[in-house]
Amino acid sequence: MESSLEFSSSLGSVSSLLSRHRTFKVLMIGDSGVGKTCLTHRLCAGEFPSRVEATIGVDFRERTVEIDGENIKLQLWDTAGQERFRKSMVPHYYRNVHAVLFIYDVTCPATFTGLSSWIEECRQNSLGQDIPRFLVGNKSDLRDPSRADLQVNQQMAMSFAKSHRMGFFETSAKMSPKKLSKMSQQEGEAPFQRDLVEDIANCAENSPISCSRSYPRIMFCRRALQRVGPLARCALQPTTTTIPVRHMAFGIPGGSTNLALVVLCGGGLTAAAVYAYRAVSGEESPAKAPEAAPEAALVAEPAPVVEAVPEPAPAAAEPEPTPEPVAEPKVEKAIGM
Ligand SMILES: Nc1nc2c(ncn2[C@@H]2O[C@H](COP(=O)(O)OP(=O)(O)OP(=O)(O)O)[C@@H](O)[C@H]2O)c(=O)[nH]1
Repeated sequence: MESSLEFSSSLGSVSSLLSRHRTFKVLMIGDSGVGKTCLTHRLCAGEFPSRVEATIGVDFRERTVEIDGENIKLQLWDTAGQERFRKSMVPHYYRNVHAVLFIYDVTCPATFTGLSSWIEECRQNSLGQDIPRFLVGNKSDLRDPSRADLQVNQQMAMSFAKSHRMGFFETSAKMSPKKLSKMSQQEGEAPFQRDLVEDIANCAENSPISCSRSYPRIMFCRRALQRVGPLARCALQPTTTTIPVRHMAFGIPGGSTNLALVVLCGGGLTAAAVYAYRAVSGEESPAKAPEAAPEAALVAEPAPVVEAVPEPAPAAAEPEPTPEPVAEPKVEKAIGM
């Protein structure tokens, strides 16, 4: 089957041939207000946006990372959390997706309990069990130990992730890597979170989650994470001179402080990207799960890749006029890598 990672540029000059990148689609879903837009902005622009508005339909942002010497384009689909802004777009979200991030707000338990409806939406849209999924708790900068009862418990979130075969990360789109670094020295906050991440790696190493195929090894095992480390580090190169992103988690040499970005793109996106890259490159041949989970039985055969996806357009059969077709997706280009 032809790779679903398509070439992003289409034209025939030598220079355009050289600059072609294969595209990897990462879907971000979660309740309205959990910070999907801010997370994608942090990843692609290297900063917390000064102003955000509710997403209508979908916004696209891109970041290029180098994997095994090849530049891969991560195309982040920042979807609308509000039902009225999603409607007819939903099938386009899930078409040919390579990884899904489920986002919730650690200070808003309702967004955590709401995850079940997002999982159900995935099921209804036949998301294959072999598509990497990650659970991301955002806004960790707002965690207040004195109000733990009003926040999403990390252990609970970790169990949830495990039971749904997801990687789990907690992060903050707002907190700068510099500040996180300071906090880790002063308050021990970041080390706690780092330990948590390592716990996941350890736990998975000792008792591997019985996921299908080999990508869980990439996601969970410490050794594999170390392998992914340099790639993640590459993804974390400062996108502006004011953001010194140089720290890594997961026991990767270099220390750990930048949870804001590391947990998201280092742990999540990059691992998923590596997996997807290898899958379409033939190293990890896409195949159905040998041992399907109970819920997997209800899901249609995973369709790892068919064709790439940069331009969603509502199906002809869908008369619904709003939201407008995203004929020309708004893409915020990543600042150079
Ligand atoms: N303190 C803090 N605030 C955040 C963080 N991430 C997002 N926010 C705030 O949360 C609000 C919602 O953020 P968005 O990124 O628009 O949320 P969204 O999930 O994209 O929302 P929809 O587009 O409606 O689906 C904004 O006021 C952000 O400033 C974070 O990590 N920390």
